[in-house]
Amino acid sequence: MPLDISDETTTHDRSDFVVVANRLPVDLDERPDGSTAWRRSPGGLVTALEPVLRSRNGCWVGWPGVADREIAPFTHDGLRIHPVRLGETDIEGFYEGFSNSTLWPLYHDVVVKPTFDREWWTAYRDVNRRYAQAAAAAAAPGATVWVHDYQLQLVPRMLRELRPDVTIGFFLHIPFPPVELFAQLPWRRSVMEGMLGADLVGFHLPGGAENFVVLARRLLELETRPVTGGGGEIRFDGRIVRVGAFPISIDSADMATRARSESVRRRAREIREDLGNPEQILLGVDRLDYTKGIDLRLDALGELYDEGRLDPSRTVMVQLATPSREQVEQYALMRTSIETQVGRINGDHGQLGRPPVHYLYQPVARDELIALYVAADVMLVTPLRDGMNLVAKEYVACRSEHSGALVLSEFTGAASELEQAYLVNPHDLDFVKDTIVAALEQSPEQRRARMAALHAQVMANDVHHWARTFLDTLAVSGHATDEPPHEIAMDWRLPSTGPFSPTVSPVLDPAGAPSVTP
Ligand SMILES: O=P(O)(O)OC[C@H]1O[C@H](O[C@H]2O[C@H](CO)[C@@H](O)[C@H](O)[C@H]2O)[C@H](O)[C@@H](O)[C@@H]1O
Ligand SMILES: Nc1ccn([C@@H]2O[C@H](COP(=O)(O)OP(=O)(O)O)[C@@H](O)[C@H]2O)c(=O)n1
Repeated sequence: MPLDISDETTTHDRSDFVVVANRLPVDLDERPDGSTAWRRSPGGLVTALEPVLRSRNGCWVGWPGVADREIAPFTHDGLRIHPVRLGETDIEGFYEGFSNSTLWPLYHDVVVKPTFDREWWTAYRDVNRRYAQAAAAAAAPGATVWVHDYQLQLVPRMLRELRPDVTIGFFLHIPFPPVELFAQLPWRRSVMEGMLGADLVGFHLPGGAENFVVLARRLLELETRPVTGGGGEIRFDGRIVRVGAFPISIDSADMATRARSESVRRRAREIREDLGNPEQILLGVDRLDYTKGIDLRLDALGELYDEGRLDPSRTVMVQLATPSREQVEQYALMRTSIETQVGRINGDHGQLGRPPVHYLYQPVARDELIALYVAADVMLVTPLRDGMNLVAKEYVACRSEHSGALVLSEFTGAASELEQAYLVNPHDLDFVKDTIVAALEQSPEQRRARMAALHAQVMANDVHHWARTFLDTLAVSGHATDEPPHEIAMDWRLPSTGPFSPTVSPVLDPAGAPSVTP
């Protein structure tokens, strides 16, 4: 039933622009002495959306990262925040369960086996409803509400029922899987219908958008049509839902400016000294997640030291691992396995006070992270599957002088744009090893040429461009079906030649059409 928005108690502090995401941009840090403080939340979604929200003066609806805290709306560092309360059982069923033990592995190519649990599904549905209610309460009449990511796929439809007056965008930050994988989900129809509550459904890459349109046609038997330049339109529930690809990015200019600052440069020099002035520094920066391929890059490094192809006294590695989803079993197992690998490499190849792998399992301050990007000669980004991977773009943005090299997995969204990186198949260990050596040994001219092209790409395609293209498209989406669907050229479509955009499967399409593209 639509919410009565004339209600006195719900009309205060409403916004014309509302971001809804599982997490707030800040987590509540509850310290052992009982004091609390807000600190930056982990992950690329927050990195990307924080500058967008800041520039558009909207509000952010999300979870403060701790259980059972009823927190009234407040302003933090200039951002308007509407916390959503989650209890312990919500966190177990909705966040650790359905979001991160069902959807996350299913959408990331079943790198680990997804669990299909009916109670988790119920929790997911209930918590999605709570987010929809919070968004409905935060949105001004006629507002634009932008819902984010796999944790909240049911929110668009629920929100539309509550607030038919608002314009709703949905963006998925992780890969959208091919038909064969998505079809495993017992609640696949409800999830599709939930997302179709939006006026515009966005993905990082065209492959994800195409998978979604194929599913709408195949699974829900909806009428679909391609849109000139990429993406498509789906007729659903008396409306036209627009679908497209919008590769996310970072605040590139801000990153480049911070990286050029004297304090960051000085810190980068100190880091090199602290590491014993090695000739070359390799760097990995990830949430500790089994999708990120941290184990694979350590395998490659270990073998390169074992074989004498790298000298541990001259080439060292720094691996930052941000703690993530620690209550989920697979994450705990991955941590143990990575720490065993680090211990093995350091045991075999270290000297007193000189371990070849410097491993930190802790959050790191932003300027310290940027100083590490500046210090690193080669950045290793080797996920098995990753929606985008903003770390790769951040490293590139920090290389205004066009030094450094990026080794990048073909299975990241970023690989579709960063074609001048050293692209690798992370499953091909020998190729990863050869590529690391090639990146270390490249001539300064090769290094400069590749990095110049990468840097230009990242500087020209920043997060503000991403937000603008999505929101501009949203503004012309969402028309009723009695209006004739109009052809709009979407010039933001990526070339289809990107290394490995999410797989598009032709197999299940009854009409025999391989995708929505004519
Ligand atoms: O909130 P968490 O469970 O701690 O996880 C952190 C975030 O991880 C995921 O990030 C994704 O978004 C990035 C930006 O689009 C993208 O570059 C990356 O490839 C994705 O994995 C997740 O999608 C977010 O919802 C989480 O907040
Ligand atoms: N110690 C760290 C490590 C990463 N990060 C940030 O976390 C984000 C990771 O985003 P991403 O897109 O590469 O991957 P996800 O963690 O979102 O899957 C980047 O913006 C990093 O700068 C951080 O702030 N501090």
